[in-house]
Amino acid sequence: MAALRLDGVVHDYLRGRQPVRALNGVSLTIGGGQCVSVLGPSGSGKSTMLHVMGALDIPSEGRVFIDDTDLAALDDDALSDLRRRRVGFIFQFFNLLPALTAWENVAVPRLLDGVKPGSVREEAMALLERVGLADRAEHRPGELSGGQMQRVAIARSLIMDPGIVLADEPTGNLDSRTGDELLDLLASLAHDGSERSVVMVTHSMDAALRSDRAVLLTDGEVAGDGVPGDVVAKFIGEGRRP
Ligand SMILES: Nc1ncnc2c1ncn2[C@@H]1O[C@H](COP(=O)(O)OP(=O)(O)OP(=O)(O)O)[C@@H](O)[C@H]1O
Repeated sequence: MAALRLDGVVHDYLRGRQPVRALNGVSLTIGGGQCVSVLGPSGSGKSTMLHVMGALDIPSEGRVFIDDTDLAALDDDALSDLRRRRVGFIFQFFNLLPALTAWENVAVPRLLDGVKPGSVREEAMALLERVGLADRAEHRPGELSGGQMQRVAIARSLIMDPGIVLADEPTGNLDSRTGDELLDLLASLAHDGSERSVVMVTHSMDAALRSDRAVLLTDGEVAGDGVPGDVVAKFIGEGRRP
C-alpha cells in the first residue's frame, strides 16, 4: 500500500490578484519505510509540496492520497482528523509551547485529543527516552539547546504514531554535528520496522545524501527523483549552469 501519493498536483497562491504557481503538475508516490529528501532552489515549491502532502493545504488541482484515501473526498473534520492521526510535522523553528515542559510538549497532540495528562505521561516519557532526552523531561524549551528542542519536536511528531512524518528544514537552525545526529534519528523513524514514511525538505546536500531517495523540485515541477547522489549531482550541476 502506498503511504503517500500525489497525482498531477497543481497549487496556486494569490499574490494580490495575481496567481503564483507554486506546484505545476507534481506526481509522486512514496512508499512506507522510506526516508525521502526534497531539494530545490528557493521558491521551487518544496514547502508547498510538504503542506499539500500533510493536508495543511488543499491543492488547486490534482489529487493527494494518504494510505489510499483521496483527501478530496474528506470534509474539513475528517481531513483534520486524518492530519492529526496519520501525519507528524517537524518544523525548522521547533514550534514548541514555551510554558510547557518537554514531556508536556510531546503530549500536546494527545491532550488535544481529550486524553488526560496522567494517562499520556508514560508514552511521552518513552518517546523522550527514544530521542535521548529522558533526563530533560521536566525542562521547558527555554532551558534546552536547539538540538534538544528539535528532539522534543521529533518525539511530539510520534505521539500519535503517524504513518507519515513531514519535516521542513529540520536541521536548518542547528550546527552541522547536531544536525547530522538528528538526521540519523529522522532516518531511523522510517527504518525502525514501522513502515513509516519520512519526507524532509532540506537545503543541506549532506542531509539529502543520507536519505534513501531524493526528489528535486525546480519551478514547481519534479526535475529529478531517485538515488540521492545522482539527484544532488543534478541539482549542483543546474546551479552551476550560466
Ligand atoms: N502564502 C503564500 N502566498 C503567496 N505566494 C506564496 C505563498 N507561499 C509561497 N508562495 C510562493 O510560492 C512559491 C513556492 O514557495 P515555497 O515556499 O513552496 O518554496 P520553497 O522551495 O519551499 O522555498 P524556500 O526554499 O525559500 O523555503 C514561491 O514563489 C513563493 O513566493
